[in-house]
Amino acid sequence: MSGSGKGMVVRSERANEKVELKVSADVGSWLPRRSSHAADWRREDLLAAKGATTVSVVIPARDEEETVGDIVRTIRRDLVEAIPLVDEVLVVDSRSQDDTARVAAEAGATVVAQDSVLPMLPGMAGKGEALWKGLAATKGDLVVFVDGDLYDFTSDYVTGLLGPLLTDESVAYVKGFYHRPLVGAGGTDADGGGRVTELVARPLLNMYWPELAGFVQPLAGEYAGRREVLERIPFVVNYGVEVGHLIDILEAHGLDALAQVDLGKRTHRHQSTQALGRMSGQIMQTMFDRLARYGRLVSAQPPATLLAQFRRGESGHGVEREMVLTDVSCQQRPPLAELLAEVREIA
Ligand SMILES: O=c1ccn([C@@H]2O[C@H](COP(=O)(O)OP(=O)(O)O)[C@@H](O)[C@H]2O)c(=O)[nH]1
Ligand SMILES: O=C(O)[C@@H](COP(=O)(O)O)O[C@H]1O[C@H](CO)[C@@H](O)[C@H](O)[C@H]1O
Repeated sequence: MSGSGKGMVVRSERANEKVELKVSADVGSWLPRRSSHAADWRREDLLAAKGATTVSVVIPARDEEETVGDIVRTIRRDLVEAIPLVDEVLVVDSRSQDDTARVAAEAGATVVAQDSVLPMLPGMAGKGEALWKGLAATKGDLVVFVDGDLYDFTSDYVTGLLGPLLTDESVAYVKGFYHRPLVGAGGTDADGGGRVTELVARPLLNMYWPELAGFVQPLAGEYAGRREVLERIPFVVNYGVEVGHLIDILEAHGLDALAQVDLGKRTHRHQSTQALGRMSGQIMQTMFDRLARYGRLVSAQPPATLLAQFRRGESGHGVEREMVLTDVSCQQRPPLAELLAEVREIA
Protein backbone atom coordinates (compact mmCIF):
# COMPACT_ATOMS: atom_id res chain seq x y z
CA MET A 1 0.00 0.00 0.00
CA SER A 2 1.30 3.46 -0.75
CA GLY A 3 1.88 5.69 2.27
CA SER A 4 1.67 8.85 0.24
CA GLY A 5 -1.14 11.31 -0.29
CA LYS A 6 -4.00 12.30 2.03
CA GLY A 7 -5.00 8.68 2.47
CA MET A 8 -6.95 7.21 5.35
CA VAL A 9 -4.93 6.92 8.55
CA VAL A 10 -5.18 3.41 9.93
CA ARG A 11 -4.09 2.21 13.40
CA SER A 12 -0.71 0.55 13.11
CA GLU A 13 0.38 -2.53 15.00
CA ARG A 14 3.27 -0.65 16.53
CA ALA A 15 1.04 0.70 19.30
CA ASN A 16 3.93 1.77 21.48
CA GLU A 17 4.99 4.42 19.02
CA LYS A 18 2.98 7.02 17.18
CA VAL A 19 3.24 5.88 13.61
CA GLU A 20 0.88 7.13 10.96
CA LEU A 21 0.29 4.54 8.25
CA LYS A 22 -1.96 5.51 5.41
CA VAL A 23 -3.84 3.53 2.81
CA SER A 24 -3.93 5.21 -0.55
CA ALA A 25 -6.45 7.99 -1.10
CA ASP A 26 -8.18 5.80 -3.73
CA VAL A 27 -8.77 2.95 -1.29
CA GLY A 28 -9.64 5.40 1.49
CA SER A 29 -12.44 6.95 -0.57
CA TRP A 30 -13.53 3.69 -2.24
CA LEU A 31 -14.08 1.78 1.02
CA PRO A 32 -17.01 3.75 2.46
CA ARG A 33 -18.47 4.50 -0.96
CA ARG A 34 -18.49 0.95 -2.32
CA SER A 35 -18.98 -1.11 0.87
CA SER A 36 -22.41 -1.96 2.26
CA HIS A 37 -24.16 -4.56 4.39
CA ALA A 38 -26.62 -7.20 3.21
CA ALA A 39 -29.24 -5.67 5.54
CA ASP A 40 -28.99 -2.39 3.59
CA TRP A 41 -30.71 -4.05 0.62
CA ARG A 42 -34.43 -4.64 1.32
CA ARG A 43 -36.14 -7.24 -0.85
CA GLU A 44 -39.05 -4.98 -1.77
CA ASP A 45 -36.63 -2.32 -2.98
CA LEU A 46 -34.67 -4.87 -5.01
CA LEU A 47 -37.85 -6.22 -6.57
CA ALA A 48 -38.87 -2.69 -7.54
CA ALA A 49 -35.40 -2.01 -8.99
CA LYS A 50 -35.28 -5.34 -10.85
CA GLY A 51 -37.77 -4.43 -13.55
CA ALA A 52 -36.97 -6.49 -16.63
CA THR A 53 -33.47 -7.39 -15.41
CA THR A 54 -33.04 -11.15 -15.19
CA VAL A 55 -31.02 -12.91 -12.48
CA SER A 56 -29.25 -16.29 -12.55
CA VAL A 57 -27.60 -18.04 -9.61
CA VAL A 58 -24.75 -20.43 -10.49
CA ILE A 59 -23.52 -22.95 -7.89
CA PRO A 60 -20.32 -24.83 -8.73
CA ALA A 61 -20.46 -28.18 -6.97
CA ARG A 62 -17.94 -30.98 -6.82
CA ASP A 63 -19.01 -33.67 -4.34
CA GLU A 64 -21.33 -31.34 -2.38
CA GLU A 65 -24.27 -33.73 -1.77
CA GLU A 66 -24.19 -32.81 1.93
CA THR A 67 -24.79 -29.09 1.51
CA VAL A 68 -25.95 -28.19 -2.00
CA GLY A 69 -29.59 -29.21 -1.45
CA ASP A 70 -30.21 -26.80 1.42
CA ILE A 71 -28.58 -23.94 -0.50
CA VAL A 72 -30.81 -24.54 -3.51
CA ARG A 73 -33.95 -24.94 -1.38
CA THR A 74 -33.24 -21.71 0.48
CA ILE A 75 -32.80 -19.71 -2.72
CA ARG A 76 -35.89 -21.19 -4.32
CA ARG A 77 -38.08 -20.74 -1.20
CA ASP A 78 -37.06 -17.14 -0.51
CA LEU A 79 -36.14 -15.67 -3.88
CA VAL A 80 -38.06 -17.66 -6.50
CA GLU A 81 -41.32 -18.74 -4.85
CA ALA A 82 -41.78 -16.10 -2.15
CA ILE A 83 -40.68 -13.21 -4.40
CA PRO A 84 -39.68 -13.45 -8.07
CA LEU A 85 -36.17 -11.97 -7.61
CA VAL A 86 -34.17 -14.92 -8.98
CA ASP A 87 -35.11 -16.32 -12.39
CA GLU A 88 -32.76 -19.27 -12.64
CA VAL A 89 -30.86 -21.53 -10.22
CA LEU A 90 -28.21 -23.67 -11.89
CA VAL A 91 -25.96 -26.20 -10.22
CA VAL A 92 -22.90 -27.15 -12.24
CA ASP A 93 -22.04 -30.74 -11.36
CA SER A 94 -18.27 -30.56 -11.51
CA ARG A 95 -17.36 -34.18 -12.14
CA SER A 96 -18.81 -35.21 -8.75
CA GLN A 97 -18.32 -38.74 -7.52
CA ASP A 98 -21.25 -38.49 -5.11
CA ASP A 99 -24.99 -37.74 -5.38
CA THR A 100 -24.58 -33.99 -5.92
CA ALA A 101 -26.58 -33.93 -9.17
CA ARG A 102 -29.53 -35.88 -7.76
CA VAL A 103 -29.62 -33.89 -4.51
CA ALA A 104 -29.48 -30.58 -6.40
CA ALA A 105 -32.20 -31.62 -8.86
CA GLU A 106 -34.47 -32.86 -6.08
CA ALA A 107 -34.04 -29.49 -4.37
CA GLY A 108 -35.31 -27.79 -7.51
CA ALA A 109 -32.16 -26.65 -9.27
CA THR A 110 -31.45 -26.99 -12.95
CA VAL A 111 -28.39 -29.24 -13.08
CA VAL A 112 -25.80 -29.48 -15.84
CA ALA A 113 -22.76 -31.67 -15.98
CA GLN A 114 -19.72 -29.44 -16.43
CA ASP A 115 -18.45 -31.39 -19.44
CA SER A 116 -21.84 -31.33 -21.18
CA VAL A 117 -21.71 -27.55 -21.65
CA LEU A 118 -20.06 -26.45 -24.91
CA PRO A 119 -19.21 -30.12 -25.60
CA MET A 120 -17.30 -29.17 -28.76
CA LEU A 121 -14.50 -27.96 -26.45
CA PRO A 122 -12.15 -30.37 -24.69
CA GLY A 123 -13.28 -30.56 -21.04
CA MET A 124 -11.06 -29.06 -18.35
CA ALA A 125 -11.01 -29.63 -14.59
CA GLY A 126 -11.41 -26.95 -11.93
CA LYS A 127 -13.66 -24.52 -10.14
CA GLY A 128 -13.18 -21.78 -12.69
CA GLU A 129 -14.17 -24.23 -15.44
CA ALA A 130 -17.41 -24.96 -13.55
CA LEU A 131 -18.11 -21.22 -13.24
CA TRP A 132 -17.38 -20.48 -16.90
CA LYS A 133 -19.63 -23.36 -17.99
CA GLY A 134 -22.29 -22.07 -15.60
CA LEU A 135 -22.09 -18.64 -17.22
CA ALA A 136 -22.44 -20.28 -20.63
CA ALA A 137 -25.42 -22.37 -19.52
CA THR A 138 -27.42 -19.48 -18.03
CA LYS A 139 -29.07 -16.36 -19.45
CA GLY A 140 -29.47 -13.86 -16.61
CA ASP A 141 -28.38 -10.26 -17.09
CA LEU A 142 -26.91 -10.55 -13.59
CA VAL A 143 -25.12 -13.69 -12.48
CA VAL A 144 -24.62 -14.59 -8.80
CA PHE A 145 -22.00 -17.21 -7.90
CA VAL A 146 -22.44 -19.15 -4.64
CA ASP A 147 -20.20 -21.99 -3.48
CA GLY A 148 -21.94 -25.30 -2.88
CA ASP A 149 -20.17 -26.20 0.37
CA LEU A 150 -21.65 -23.58 2.70
CA TYR A 151 -23.10 -24.52 6.09
CA ASP A 152 -24.72 -21.24 7.08
CA PHE A 153 -25.95 -19.90 3.78
CA THR A 154 -28.96 -17.57 3.84
CA SER A 155 -30.73 -15.87 0.95
CA ASP A 156 -29.36 -12.57 2.27
CA TYR A 157 -26.10 -13.62 0.57
CA VAL A 158 -27.88 -13.30 -2.77
CA THR A 159 -29.91 -10.16 -2.02
CA GLY A 160 -26.81 -8.48 -0.58
CA LEU A 161 -24.78 -9.21 -3.70
CA LEU A 162 -27.60 -8.06 -5.98
CA GLY A 163 -28.17 -4.79 -4.10
CA PRO A 164 -25.43 -2.66 -5.64
CA LEU A 165 -25.94 -4.19 -9.11
CA LEU A 166 -29.70 -3.60 -9.23
CA THR A 167 -29.49 -0.03 -7.93
CA ASP A 168 -26.32 1.40 -9.48
CA GLU A 169 -25.48 0.78 -13.12
CA SER A 170 -21.90 1.97 -12.55
CA VAL A 171 -21.23 -1.14 -10.45
CA ALA A 172 -20.11 -4.15 -12.52
CA TYR A 173 -19.06 -6.73 -9.92
CA VAL A 174 -19.76 -7.26 -6.22
CA LYS A 175 -17.76 -9.44 -3.80
CA GLY A 176 -19.15 -10.76 -0.57
CA PHE A 177 -17.20 -10.56 2.67
CA TYR A 178 -17.81 -12.16 6.03
CA HIS A 179 -16.25 -13.47 9.20
CA ARG A 180 -14.67 -16.79 8.30
CA PRO A 181 -14.41 -19.34 11.12
CA LEU A 182 -11.98 -22.23 10.77
CA VAL A 183 -13.77 -25.30 12.02
CA GLY A 184 -11.41 -28.11 13.02
CA ALA A 185 -11.32 -31.26 15.13
CA GLY A 186 -9.99 -29.20 18.03
CA GLY A 187 -12.78 -26.60 17.84
CA THR A 188 -13.50 -23.39 15.99
CA ASP A 189 -11.22 -20.39 15.45
CA ALA A 190 -13.70 -17.56 14.88
CA ASP A 191 -11.54 -15.79 12.31
CA GLY A 192 -9.12 -18.55 11.32
CA GLY A 193 -10.61 -19.23 7.90
CA GLY A 194 -9.44 -17.77 4.62
CA ARG A 195 -5.95 -19.16 5.08
CA VAL A 196 -4.90 -18.72 1.46
CA THR A 197 -6.39 -15.23 1.50
CA GLU A 198 -4.35 -14.17 4.52
CA LEU A 199 -1.11 -15.96 3.70
CA VAL A 200 -0.91 -15.57 -0.08
CA ALA A 201 -3.54 -13.53 -1.91
CA ARG A 202 -3.77 -10.49 0.35
CA PRO A 203 -0.01 -9.88 0.69
CA LEU A 204 0.55 -10.26 -3.07
CA LEU A 205 -2.46 -8.10 -3.99
CA ASN A 206 -1.25 -5.40 -1.59
CA MET A 207 2.18 -5.53 -3.21
CA TYR A 208 1.13 -5.38 -6.84
CA TRP A 209 -2.49 -4.16 -6.92
CA PRO A 210 -2.73 -1.92 -3.83
CA GLU A 211 -5.90 -0.46 -5.33
CA LEU A 212 -7.57 -3.75 -4.27
CA ALA A 213 -6.36 -3.49 -0.67
CA GLY A 214 -9.84 -2.52 0.53
CA PHE A 215 -11.36 -5.91 -0.31
CA VAL A 216 -11.99 -7.69 2.98
CA GLN A 217 -12.32 -11.09 1.26
CA PRO A 218 -10.69 -10.94 -2.19
CA LEU A 219 -11.08 -14.72 -2.60
CA ALA A 220 -14.69 -14.88 -1.42
CA GLY A 221 -16.56 -17.60 -3.28
CA GLU A 222 -19.79 -15.57 -3.28
CA TYR A 223 -19.94 -12.75 -5.78
CA ALA A 224 -22.07 -11.37 -8.59
CA GLY A 225 -21.55 -9.51 -11.83
CA ARG A 226 -23.12 -8.18 -15.00
CA ARG A 227 -23.19 -10.75 -17.78
CA GLU A 228 -21.91 -8.16 -20.26
CA VAL A 229 -18.77 -7.83 -18.10
CA LEU A 230 -18.38 -11.49 -17.15
CA GLU A 231 -18.59 -12.60 -20.79
CA ARG A 232 -15.72 -10.26 -21.71
CA ILE A 233 -13.09 -11.50 -19.26
CA PRO A 234 -11.19 -14.79 -19.32
CA PHE A 235 -11.91 -17.40 -16.61
CA VAL A 236 -8.91 -19.12 -15.04
CA VAL A 237 -10.13 -22.72 -14.92
CA ASN A 238 -8.75 -23.53 -11.45
CA TYR A 239 -8.77 -21.72 -8.08
CA GLY A 240 -7.12 -18.70 -9.67
CA VAL A 241 -10.53 -17.69 -11.03
CA GLU A 242 -11.45 -15.26 -8.25
CA VAL A 243 -8.20 -13.34 -8.17
CA GLY A 244 -8.19 -13.33 -11.97
CA HIS A 245 -11.65 -11.73 -12.02
CA LEU A 246 -10.72 -9.00 -9.55
CA ILE A 247 -7.58 -8.00 -11.41
CA ASP A 248 -9.11 -8.18 -14.90
CA ILE A 249 -12.17 -6.13 -13.93
CA LEU A 250 -10.02 -3.58 -12.10
CA GLU A 251 -7.80 -3.22 -15.15
CA ALA A 252 -10.72 -3.04 -17.61
CA HIS A 253 -13.29 -1.02 -15.65
CA GLY A 254 -11.49 0.65 -12.74
CA LEU A 255 -11.87 0.31 -8.99
CA ASP A 256 -15.18 2.15 -8.87
CA ALA A 257 -16.85 -0.60 -10.92
CA LEU A 258 -16.20 -2.96 -8.00
CA ALA A 259 -18.11 -3.15 -4.72
CA GLN A 260 -18.31 -5.38 -1.65
CA VAL A 261 -21.11 -6.38 0.73
CA ASP A 262 -20.92 -7.66 4.31
CA LEU A 263 -22.77 -11.01 4.35
CA GLY A 264 -22.15 -11.72 8.03
CA LYS A 265 -20.49 -15.10 8.59
CA ARG A 266 -19.49 -17.93 6.26
CA THR A 267 -18.71 -21.46 7.34
CA HIS A 268 -17.66 -23.95 4.69
CA ARG A 269 -15.96 -27.28 4.26
CA HIS A 270 -12.21 -26.78 4.62
CA GLN A 271 -9.54 -28.38 2.50
CA SER A 272 -6.26 -29.83 3.72
CA THR A 273 -3.13 -27.74 4.00
CA GLN A 274 -1.63 -29.62 1.05
CA ALA A 275 -4.72 -28.87 -1.05
CA LEU A 276 -4.46 -25.20 -0.07
CA GLY A 277 -0.81 -25.34 -1.09
CA ARG A 278 -1.89 -26.33 -4.59
CA MET A 279 -4.59 -23.63 -4.52
CA SER A 280 -1.94 -21.09 -3.48
CA GLY A 281 0.26 -22.15 -6.38
CA GLN A 282 -2.64 -21.68 -8.80
CA ILE A 283 -3.42 -18.25 -7.37
CA MET A 284 0.21 -17.11 -7.52
CA GLN A 285 0.54 -18.36 -11.09
CA THR A 286 -2.57 -16.37 -12.00
CA MET A 287 -1.15 -13.25 -10.41
CA PHE A 288 2.20 -13.64 -12.14
CA ASP A 289 0.34 -14.13 -15.43
CA ARG A 290 -1.56 -10.87 -14.82
CA LEU A 291 1.60 -9.03 -13.72
CA ALA A 292 3.12 -9.84 -17.12
CA ARG A 293 -0.14 -9.25 -19.04
CA TYR A 294 -0.61 -5.78 -17.56
CA GLY A 295 3.07 -4.90 -17.57
CA ARG A 296 3.31 -4.52 -13.81
CA LEU A 297 6.29 -6.81 -13.52
CA VAL A 298 8.69 -8.04 -16.17
CA SER A 299 10.59 -11.07 -14.93
CA ALA A 300 13.79 -12.46 -16.48
CA GLN A 301 12.10 -15.84 -16.73
CA PRO A 302 8.52 -17.04 -16.27
CA PRO A 303 7.81 -18.89 -13.03
CA ALA A 304 8.05 -22.69 -13.16
CA THR A 305 4.60 -24.25 -13.14
CA LEU A 306 5.20 -27.55 -11.35
CA LEU A 307 4.61 -27.67 -7.60
CA ALA A 308 6.48 -30.44 -5.75
CA GLN A 309 4.92 -31.45 -2.42
CA PHE A 310 5.92 -34.18 0.00
CA ARG A 311 3.74 -36.52 2.03
CA ARG A 312 4.15 -39.62 4.13
CA GLY A 313 4.44 -42.62 1.83
CA GLU A 314 6.92 -44.84 0.15
CA SER A 315 10.36 -43.30 0.29
CA GLY A 316 12.18 -42.32 -2.83
CA HIS A 317 14.40 -39.59 -4.19
CA GLY A 318 16.58 -40.02 -1.11
CA VAL A 319 13.95 -38.92 1.42
CA GLU A 320 11.40 -40.92 3.42
CA ARG A 321 8.55 -39.11 1.75
CA GLU A 322 6.47 -39.50 -1.35
CA MET A 323 6.94 -36.59 -3.75
CA VAL A 324 3.74 -35.38 -5.42
CA LEU A 325 3.96 -33.10 -8.46
CA THR A 326 1.06 -30.85 -9.53
CA ASP A 327 0.84 -28.58 -12.55
CA VAL A 328 -0.43 -25.28 -11.08
CA SER A 329 -0.09 -23.30 -14.31
CA CYS A 330 -2.57 -20.56 -15.20
CA GLN A 331 -4.87 -22.29 -17.67
CA GLN A 332 -7.87 -20.29 -18.73
CA ARG A 333 -10.96 -20.11 -20.89
CA PRO A 334 -11.26 -17.12 -23.23
CA PRO A 335 -13.91 -14.47 -22.78
CA LEU A 336 -17.19 -16.25 -23.57
CA ALA A 337 -18.36 -13.45 -25.88
CA GLU A 338 -15.33 -13.99 -28.12
CA LEU A 339 -15.97 -17.71 -28.30
CA LEU A 340 -19.68 -17.29 -29.04
CA ALA A 341 -18.86 -14.75 -31.77
CA GLU A 342 -16.47 -17.26 -33.36
CA VAL A 343 -19.09 -20.01 -33.15
CA ARG A 344 -21.68 -17.74 -34.80
CA GLU A 345 -19.18 -16.87 -37.58
CA ILE A 346 -18.54 -20.56 -38.27
CA ALA A 347 -22.25 -21.46 -38.10
O1 LIG B 1 -13.03 -28.54 -9.54
C1 LIG B 1 -13.80 -27.97 -8.75
C2 LIG B 1 -13.39 -27.48 -7.47
C3 LIG B 1 -14.31 -26.87 -6.63
N1 LIG B 1 -15.61 -26.75 -7.05
C4 LIG B 1 -16.60 -26.12 -6.19
O2 LIG B 1 -16.21 -24.77 -5.93
C5 LIG B 1 -16.60 -24.40 -4.60
C6 LIG B 1 -15.37 -23.95 -3.83
O3 LIG B 1 -14.43 -25.00 -3.89
P1 LIG B 1 -13.70 -25.51 -2.52
O4 LIG B 1 -14.71 -25.66 -1.44
O5 LIG B 1 -12.92 -26.71 -2.93
O6 LIG B 1 -12.73 -24.30 -2.23
P2 LIG B 1 -12.48 -23.64 -0.80
O7 LIG B 1 -13.79 -23.02 -0.41
O8 LIG B 1 -12.05 -24.72 0.13
O9 LIG B 1 -11.43 -22.63 -1.07
C7 LIG B 1 -17.28 -25.62 -3.98
O10 LIG B 1 -18.68 -25.51 -4.15
C8 LIG B 1 -16.73 -26.77 -4.82
O11 LIG B 1 -17.61 -27.89 -4.87
C9 LIG B 1 -16.01 -27.19 -8.31
O12 LIG B 1 -17.18 -27.02 -8.67
N2 LIG B 1 -15.10 -27.79 -9.12
O1 LIG C 1 -10.08 -17.85 1.09
C1 LIG C 1 -9.31 -18.84 1.23
O2 LIG C 1 -8.19 -18.76 1.75
C2 LIG C 1 -9.73 -20.21 0.67
C3 LIG C 1 -9.57 -21.29 1.78
O3 LIG C 1 -10.42 -20.98 2.83
P1 LIG C 1 -10.27 -21.74 4.26
O4 LIG C 1 -8.90 -21.44 4.79
O5 LIG C 1 -10.50 -23.22 4.02
O6 LIG C 1 -11.39 -21.13 5.09
O7 LIG C 1 -11.09 -20.20 0.23
C4 LIG C 1 -11.43 -19.37 -0.85
O8 LIG C 1 -10.52 -19.43 -1.91
C5 LIG C 1 -10.84 -20.07 -3.13
C6 LIG C 1 -9.86 -19.58 -4.19
O9 LIG C 1 -10.13 -18.26 -4.56
C7 LIG C 1 -12.27 -19.80 -3.58
O10 LIG C 1 -12.56 -20.52 -4.78
C8 LIG C 1 -13.18 -20.29 -2.47
O11 LIG C 1 -14.55 -20.07 -2.86
C9 LIG C 1 -12.91 -19.55 -1.19
O12 LIG C 1 -13.58 -20.29 -0.17
